[in-house]
Amino acid sequence: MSNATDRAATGVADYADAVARFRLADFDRLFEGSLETGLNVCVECCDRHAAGGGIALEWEGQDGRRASFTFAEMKDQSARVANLLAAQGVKPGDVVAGMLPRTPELLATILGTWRAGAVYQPLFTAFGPKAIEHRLKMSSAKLVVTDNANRAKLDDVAGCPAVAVVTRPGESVRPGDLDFRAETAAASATFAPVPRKADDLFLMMSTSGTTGLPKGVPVPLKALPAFYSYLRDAVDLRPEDKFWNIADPGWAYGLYYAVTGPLLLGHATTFYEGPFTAESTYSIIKRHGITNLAGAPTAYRLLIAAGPEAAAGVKGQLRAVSSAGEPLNPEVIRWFAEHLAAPIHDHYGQTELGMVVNNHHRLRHTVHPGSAGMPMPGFRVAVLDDESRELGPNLPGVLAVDLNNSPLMWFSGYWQQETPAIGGGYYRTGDTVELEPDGSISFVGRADDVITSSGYRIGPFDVESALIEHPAVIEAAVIGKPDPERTEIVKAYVVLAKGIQGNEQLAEDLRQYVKKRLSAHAYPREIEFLEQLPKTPSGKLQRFVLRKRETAPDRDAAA
Ligand SMILES: CC(C)(COP(=O)(O)OP(=O)(O)OC[C@H]1O[C@@H](n2cnc3c(N)ncnc32)[C@H](O)[C@@H]1OP(=O)(O)O)[C@@H](O)C(=O)NCCC(=O)NCCSC(=O)CC(=O)O
Repeated sequence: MSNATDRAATGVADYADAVARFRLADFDRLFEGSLETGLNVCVECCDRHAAGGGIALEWEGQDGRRASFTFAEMKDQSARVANLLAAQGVKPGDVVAGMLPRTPELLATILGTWRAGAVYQPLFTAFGPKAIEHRLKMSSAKLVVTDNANRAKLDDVAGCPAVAVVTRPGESVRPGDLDFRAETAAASATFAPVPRKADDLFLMMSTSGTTGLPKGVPVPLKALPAFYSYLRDAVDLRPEDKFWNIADPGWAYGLYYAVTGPLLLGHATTFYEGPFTAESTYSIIKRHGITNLAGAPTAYRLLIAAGPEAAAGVKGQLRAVSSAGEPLNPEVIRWFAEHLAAPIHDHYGQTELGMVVNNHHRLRHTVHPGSAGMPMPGFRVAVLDDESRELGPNLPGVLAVDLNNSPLMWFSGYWQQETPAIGGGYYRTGDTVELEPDGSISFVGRADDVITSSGYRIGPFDVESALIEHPAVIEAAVIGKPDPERTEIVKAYVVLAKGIQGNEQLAEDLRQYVKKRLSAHAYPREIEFLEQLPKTPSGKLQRFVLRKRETAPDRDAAA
C-alpha cells in the first residue's frame, strides 16, 4: 500500500460525520496484511514504507550529533536484530525487553522484535533493580537489550535472562553477554517477517494501581487501528509535518505514539537522547523544524517557566501541539496561544486503552479549555455511578468505555491477573469525570490512590514497598500532594524504627534509596516523619486522611 492512501485520510473533517462513518473494516485497506489472516507489525511500521525512500527516524544524541535513518535502513536493521533473536532461541510470542535510551538501536530492537513475531517489553531507563525484576518476572522475558550505563542494574535481578549490550565507542561487553553491535553486524539482513493475528501480542506494558505491584498490560495487534486513529484524528499528523513526541518509549504514550503510531502512518519520528530541559527542547524544535509536537503538561509548564524570550525563536512554527498524561491547565493553553502562536489540545488516555478522549486537531468540534474532549471515533464512553448506571451531564462519576459499542477497544484484562475494572459491559478507568451537555468530558480527579506526577502514573504501594526495605523504616504511606508544576509530587509519611531520629539527612538517604532501588522518577520529593499512620480499626492504611491533611487550607499553620 502506498502512503498516498494514508495521506488522503488527512485534512479537517467534521467530528459528528467521522463518528457516523466509522467502520473498523476501513482499516483493512490501510494495512498491507490483515488482522484476520495475519500481518507483521514491522512490515506495517517499516517495510511497506521502505520503497519510497522516506525517513523513519530523525535522531539527535546528547553530544549534538545528528543522523537520519530511512525506512529501508531500519528494515535492514530490524532483520539483523530478528536474526540475533532467533539465534538466541526467541520464538514468536516470546517477550524481548529493551532498556535503552532514545537511540537508533532502540528503534531497531523494537522493530526486530516485531519482525520475529515476538513481543516488545519496555523498561524505562530510570528504573532500578526492583522495578526491573518485577517486570521481567511478570513477562518471562527471554532476552534484555540494554547498554553499559544500565547493565549493572541487572546484576541484582534474580532470574535475569540473557543480556545483549549496545556499546558506545571504546566500550566492550562483559563475558557471557552478547555484543549487540558485533552480532547484528555479522547477522544476515534478511529475515522473513512472521505473520501474527489480531489477538496475538506485540507489546507487554505495565501500569500501576493502588494496591499491589504494577500489573502487566498485554497489547494485541488489534490495537493498531486505535493507535493509527489517534495519530490521524487527534494529533492530525500530516505528511508535511515534522513530528516530535517528547515522551520516552519506556512508557505507553511514547511507545504507542512516538514509535508505533507515526511509523504506521509512514511518518518519521524524532528521538532526542538527552535529558529534558527547556533550552534543549526549544533548540530541537528550531533545528529540526518541528511543526507537530506531543508531550506531557509538566514538560509544557517547564517550557513556560523558561519565559517568553526563550519561546520567541519558535513562535508561529508549531501547527499542532498535543498534551497527554495529566490534565492540561487552561493557563498553558492561553500561554501557548500568546507566546508560541500554537494551538495546544488536551488528550486523555491510559496504558490500558491508548488515547480515547481527545480535543482532536483534525476533527472539528468545540474545544473547551479545561476539557479532555470528545471520545475518539471508534470508542463510546459513559460516566457511571457506583452501581454502573450511566449518568447524565454535570454529575461526577467514573469514566468507562462501553465495550459493546467500542470497536477500537483492544484491552481485555491484565496479564495473568483478575481485572475487576472490566464487568457489566464496561471497562472502568478509575478516573472521575463529568459529561458536559455537548458530549465532551471534563476531568475531575482520580477515584483511587494512584498518583499522577509529571505525566507518570505512580502506584503508592510500589513506593511504600521500596521505603520499608530501608532498615530505618518500619512503615510508610505514600500519597500524591498537589503541585503547580508536576500536578502532584510523591509525598511519603514514614514511621521510623525505634531509636532512630528523623532528620533531613535521613530523608535524603531515603530519597536516594528509592531512586536507586525503584526508579529515578518515582522517589518521594517530600518526606515527613510520623509516630504512627492513620488506619482503620482493621489496620488498613487510610491514605485519604493524609491527602486531606495536605490539602487542608490551614496545613502550613498546623504543621
Ligand atoms: C516532563 C518531564 C520531561 C520532566 O522531566 P524531569 O527530568 O524534570 O523530571 P522526571 O520526573 O522525568 O524525572 C525525575 C527524576 O528522575 C531522573 N530521571 C528521569 N529520567 C531518567 C533516566 N532515564 N535515567 C535516570 N534518571 C532519570 C531525573 O533526572 C529526575 O531527577 P531529579 O528529580 O533528581 O532531578 C518528564 O517528567 C516527562 O517526560 N514526563 C512525561 C511522562 C510521560 O511520558 N507521560 C505520558 C505517558 S504516561 C503513561 O503512558 C503511563 C500511564 O499513564 O499509565
